[in-house]
Amino acid sequence: MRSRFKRTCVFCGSSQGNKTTYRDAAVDLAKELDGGKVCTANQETIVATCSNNIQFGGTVARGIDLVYGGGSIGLMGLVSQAVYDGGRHVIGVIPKTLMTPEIIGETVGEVRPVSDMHQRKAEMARQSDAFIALPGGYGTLEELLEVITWAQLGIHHKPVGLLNVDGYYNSLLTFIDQAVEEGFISPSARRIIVSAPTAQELMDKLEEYVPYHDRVASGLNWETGHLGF
Ligand SMILES: C/C(=C\CNc1ncnc2c1ncn2[C@@H]1O[C@H](COP(=O)(O)O)[C@@H](O)[C@H]1O)CO
Repeated sequence: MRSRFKRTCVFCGSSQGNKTTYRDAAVDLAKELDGGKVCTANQETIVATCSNNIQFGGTVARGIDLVYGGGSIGLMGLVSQAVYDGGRHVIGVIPKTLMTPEIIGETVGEVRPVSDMHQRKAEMARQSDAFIALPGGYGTLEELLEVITWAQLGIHHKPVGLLNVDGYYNSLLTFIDQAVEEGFISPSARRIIVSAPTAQELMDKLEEYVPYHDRVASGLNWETGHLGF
């Protein structure tokens, strides 16, 4: 199976959270992106295998590269290191102000410096074919809600996934369902968020996602040339 995504953007905590399940989920997601196997040796062989999208070890090589917020702190560091170790390309998009090892640690792969947090989100969105949020805090929520809002407005048509590790996002999903019941989110826009408890289920759902199209939003003409959508 060839993935329809070349690159996926992962939003996640700059902290690791208090449970090992969050750390495990970050590594599982990385394995799912790079091909189900994190390689520690004989990297050239495995990279070649991943690039050709050949099945090995009973898993499917999706061969998806990573875009993320850069650095090695928290879940961001775990997911980026594991994707990098799996032989996939990693792009870290970092505001110049945060680009010191004292703040974000070391970054694996390619670093794309940007001038501010707004440019960072635009660049992460431009470079990616899909978005996934792992558990995280304010930063993760802000990034997640922005790409959902952009999908609702027809600015992009890329899938947005929520990796609901150990029910971490249950209360957010309940709140969103309440917003639907109260008439603030339309039932069709509710479908923009694709959620699943495991990386494999989430990736399978994202591969099948049919883009949301709102009648009003479809007629809007966004000047998104700078976003490359
Ligand atoms: C300056 C401080 C910490 C540095 N923190 C960050 N480094 C890199 N990227 C960050 C940082 N904080 C937020 N981000 C972006 O938001 C997401 C993580 O935020 P969260 O609040 O931890 O969920 C992540 O996807 C990044 O793109 C001082 O504390």
